[in-house]
Amino acid sequence: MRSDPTAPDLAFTSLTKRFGAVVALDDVTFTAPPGTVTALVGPNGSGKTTLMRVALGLATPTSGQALVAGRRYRHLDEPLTRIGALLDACALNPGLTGRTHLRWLAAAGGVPAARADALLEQVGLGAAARRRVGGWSLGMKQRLGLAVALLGDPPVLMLDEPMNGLDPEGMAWFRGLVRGLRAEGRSILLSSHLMRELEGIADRVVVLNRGRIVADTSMASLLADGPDTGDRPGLENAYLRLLTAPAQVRS
Ligand SMILES: Nc1ncnc2c1ncn2[C@@H]1O[C@H](COP(=O)(O)OP(=O)(O)OP(=O)(O)O)[C@@H](O)[C@H]1O
Repeated sequence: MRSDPTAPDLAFTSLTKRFGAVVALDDVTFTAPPGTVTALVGPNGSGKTTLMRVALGLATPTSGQALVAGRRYRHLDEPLTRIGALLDACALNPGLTGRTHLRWLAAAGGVPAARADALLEQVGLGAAARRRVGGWSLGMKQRLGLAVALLGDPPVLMLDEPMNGLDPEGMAWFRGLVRGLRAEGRSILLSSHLMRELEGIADRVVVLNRGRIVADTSMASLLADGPDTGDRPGLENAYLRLLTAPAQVRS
């Protein structure tokens, strides 16, 4: 089935997901615009990973929908070329080398092995690529996960806590990578608890609390409302206030 070229790249509409009595997502509606880094933030258990899993067809919505280029994930033709995701960098076979892992996924998705090799260089794993991933650090696994997400050169990227485990140099590298991907017009949805880092790379912020959206607004407006207090980043101040705010913030 062909995708709808006029549809938003990534859109969530009235999305609700229950696990028994637990309401993981409650009537969530927002889009991740192109050429924009959208930060997805919220307390532990607020539904961020569940939202991404639904978008990838790994969890079925109770009601509402998550659409990629106007289609449910499982109805996409060539999904690797539509959306790339990093959900759990440690979900790897420890006995495989990074190169074998990435080449295998490339072959499965019809992507040339040469692209997999080029991506390993791009994410800084050229020297480690022939070593087994079982011995890799978390930061190295995150870099491999980013290479996987980029395999199909997709216009949408969904990254769940991609900065965990990156060293300061890795963090600076990641910022540059994300800015480059944004400049290419991609829609990037990125979850993290690292407020200071998000301030430096995100344009928009979606805040989830107990599965509900409490804010979907620009980083600039949040920072204008919650200035840096020295001990705490402005985004963290604004975020903490939003968790107890009486009304949803949308702009
Ligand atoms: N497969 C599942 N079965 C039952 N409950 C689940 C399942 N997956 C998620 N949940 C529940 O859904 C809620 C949202 O979890 P989710 O992992 O999406 O939160 P999160 O915002 O990603 O949290 P964190 O910041 O800790 O990663 C939690 O209450 C969680 O326990």
